[in-house]
Amino acid sequence: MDNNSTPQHWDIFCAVVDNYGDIGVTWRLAKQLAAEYQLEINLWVDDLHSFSHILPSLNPTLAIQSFNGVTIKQWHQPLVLEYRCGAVLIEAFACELPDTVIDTITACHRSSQQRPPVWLNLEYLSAEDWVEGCHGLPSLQHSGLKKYFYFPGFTAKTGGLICERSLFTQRDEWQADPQNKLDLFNQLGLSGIAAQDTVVSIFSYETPCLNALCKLWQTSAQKIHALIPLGRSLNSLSQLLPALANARAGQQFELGNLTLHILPMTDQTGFDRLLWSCDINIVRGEDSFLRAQWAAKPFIWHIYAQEDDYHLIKLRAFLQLYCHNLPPEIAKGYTALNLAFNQDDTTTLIEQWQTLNLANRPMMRHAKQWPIDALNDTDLASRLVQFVKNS
Ligand SMILES: Cc1cn([C@H]2C[C@H](O)[C@@H](COP(=O)(O)OP(=O)(O)O[C@H]3O[C@@H](C)[C@H](O)[C@@H](O)[C@H]3O)O2)c(=O)[nH]c1=O
Repeated sequence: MDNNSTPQHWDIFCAVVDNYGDIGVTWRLAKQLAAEYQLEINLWVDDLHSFSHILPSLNPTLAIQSFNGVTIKQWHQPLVLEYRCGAVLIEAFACELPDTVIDTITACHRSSQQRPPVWLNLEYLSAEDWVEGCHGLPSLQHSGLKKYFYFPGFTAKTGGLICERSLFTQRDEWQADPQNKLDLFNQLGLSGIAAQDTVVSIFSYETPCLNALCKLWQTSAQKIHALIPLGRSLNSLSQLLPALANARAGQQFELGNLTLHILPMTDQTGFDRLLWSCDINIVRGEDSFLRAQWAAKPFIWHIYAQEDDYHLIKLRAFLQLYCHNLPPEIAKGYTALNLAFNQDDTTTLIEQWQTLNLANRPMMRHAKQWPIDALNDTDLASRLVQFVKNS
């Protein structure tokens, strides 16, 4: 085989199931692989409209366009644009690849002219123990091709966590100067936030817990600002304030000592900065959950609900890992708080919120150390590049 003619590009296929998590994760990975490994990346996405919420400069009517060194291509079943075998084919979250893609890689496999791509299924992140045993396993297809299961994870034996090389340096520089957060709040059009006020970001699914927390914050001794990007969290707050049902970005509402600020959605860099700038973050899903950890601030995780409450098993597995180095009383309270939030248990949630004070010193210290421990020296992209080399 002539190595010079071996295609070097990587293809990542993403199907947007609902929400922004699938595209959020694949977009981060694509950007990082292009920027840090100079790889030629095609990110194939079926729903450009959803994608444009987290990449506002994307044009949802264009089938091919380029941002951050990544070529974004729209795909449908059947595939309209041409697919050529590259060095790697990533099927994100078991999305069903177009038949043409399977036919093309099968033809590569059968020909002596070209090597088929290393074919991987990028799985969802979980802190459960079994992940170590399944990461990297091949599955033999009818065609004779192998598809590998690539599992992100929190331990050295998993596929790692998405984290850009200079992210922690950028975050530390940002957080070292309190003026950065005030400037960001100004840019977002948020008024009335003083340096000493408590600021909480809320990016969750629907839950009565938001209502309960906002009621509590209304009567808090100090000023609290809740920053809420347009989206599902607002559905849960219209009971507290009916005007929120039709809220627009830029509006703000005063309720006692609580101010609710409605934000536009921004790109991922803007979202990261928002998390770095708040005292506490309420996040959800898979990607914002990880970014809240990288923000080195206390957070509540509203996990994506799964059938038979399987998500609670995933939540407990993470909490066990996250709380391992926390003082036992704080670990107990933090676990109870997160479980209560995810089970709509408003009474326990409020009790734990009041007892724990999420911004306590050990919790803050832990939030700062955790990202370093969780990464286990290497991030997902570097482990992935190595995995491909070894395959
Ligand atoms: C609020 C906001 C979010 N974002 C990004 C951050 C993330 O990349 C993305 C949100 O993704 P997540 O936090 O993962 O939550 P999500 O609920 O949107 O996505 C979910 O989709 C399901 C199908 C998955 O199974 C879940 O695990 C989860 O990933 O949106 C912005 O870029 N700008 C914004 O202003």
